[in-house]
Amino acid sequence: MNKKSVKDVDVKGKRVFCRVDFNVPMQDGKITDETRIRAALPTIQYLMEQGAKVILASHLGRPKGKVVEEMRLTPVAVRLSELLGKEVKKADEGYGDSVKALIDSMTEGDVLLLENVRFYPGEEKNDAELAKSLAELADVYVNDAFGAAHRAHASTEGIAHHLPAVSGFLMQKELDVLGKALSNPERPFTAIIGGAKVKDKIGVIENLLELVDNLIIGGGLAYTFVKAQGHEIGKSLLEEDKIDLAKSFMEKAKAKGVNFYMPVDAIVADDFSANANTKVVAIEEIPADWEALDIGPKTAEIYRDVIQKSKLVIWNGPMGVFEIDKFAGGTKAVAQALADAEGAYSVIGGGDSAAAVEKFGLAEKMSHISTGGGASLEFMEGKALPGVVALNDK
Ligand SMILES: Nc1ncnc2c1ncn2[C@@H]1O[C@H](COP(=O)(O)OP(=O)(O)OP(=O)(O)O)[C@@H](O)[C@H]1O
Ligand SMILES: O=C(O)[C@H](O)COP(=O)(O)O
Repeated sequence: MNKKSVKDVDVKGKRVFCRVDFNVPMQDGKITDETRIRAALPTIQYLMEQGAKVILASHLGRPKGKVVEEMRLTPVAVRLSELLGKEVKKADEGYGDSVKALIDSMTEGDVLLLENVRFYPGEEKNDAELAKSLAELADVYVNDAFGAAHRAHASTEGIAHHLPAVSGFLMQKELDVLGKALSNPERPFTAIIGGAKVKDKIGVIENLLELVDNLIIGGGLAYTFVKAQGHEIGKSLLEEDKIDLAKSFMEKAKAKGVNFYMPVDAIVADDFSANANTKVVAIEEIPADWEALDIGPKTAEIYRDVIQKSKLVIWNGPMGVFEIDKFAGGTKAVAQALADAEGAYSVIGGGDSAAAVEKFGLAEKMSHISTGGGASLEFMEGKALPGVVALNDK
């Protein structure tokens, strides 16, 4: 990477503002997945060891510029203290005099977690005043929030213009893995794209069609492609206005010699629920009153075969409604195929696919699970990430 890292700056005795992505799922005030907290530890521990005063900032959820009590970062500070084996102080605000007073009382190696930065309307607007106020708290800026790097916000972008600005270890690792995969892929290179909507995956399909040998389509978005092939899809998800685009993707794949894999069968249900009646049907036989909620077993077998023969696989988006056990089989089969493909480097593009891999207990078997959902998707679209662009060049 051509951006400076924490190793390129002297942080001893300095106040270091470190933007992390502690946007973790919570239920009833309890953290339900702490992956993102653990992923930030190497940078935090390094800064502590180097004698920095570590000031952590993050968003949590989408409070829309207002204080939302359930979105305070207090539970994160508690868990982080346990993981670091040292008390992490928690500020009740994100900047200002009260925060400055807390920072003044810090000694080398101390860690302070600021309040949810999205409690301030200026954050998402990348307000210049807020960026300046945040910068006033510190001497150095470290961005380790890969998951938020696609957002040009005050704490991810604006602040970087006021301080020496470098990347953290997590940020570096994510960019290195994803960057190498896309710029110099081992072949055969396979991309698996699933999830709910074609609309959300246009950019990534377009970009990957230029790079991959195999493109596998699944999830709700597959049925717009099935419709584009001329089949009826009953009540399955359909984006009418994307049918022509789906056709053009299939034509482009053909022209480029990319193998384009679509479901050949599906699990259909008479209701979108755990109690629905279900059956397996061939893709051209989806009944009018039923909806396809997962890929079928024949499809899973074909996809498994392609995955097994690949050297590099990138996966974004589930193959079906994996949150409901009845429709989780296709996503599980793909996860298992990746886990079993010993010769393949497997990259899971965050978000729901990462959650699925965790749910099936296969996370350890993957080569890299990104901590960024939207960020990894935008990276795979070939877009520049504002939080990275703003950092100092080497
Ligand atoms: N056949 C289907 N019909 C309806 N919904 C589906 C189908 N297959 C998958 N889904 C749903 O799609 C959702 C995931 O798609 P979405 O595009 O939101 O996530 P993603 O691709 O993993 O992106 P992100 O990284 O942002 O989480 C899941 O909630 C899943 O239940
Ligand atoms: O969860 C994520 O993908 C990141 O934390 C970014 O969150 P956002 O989509 O609310 O900006």
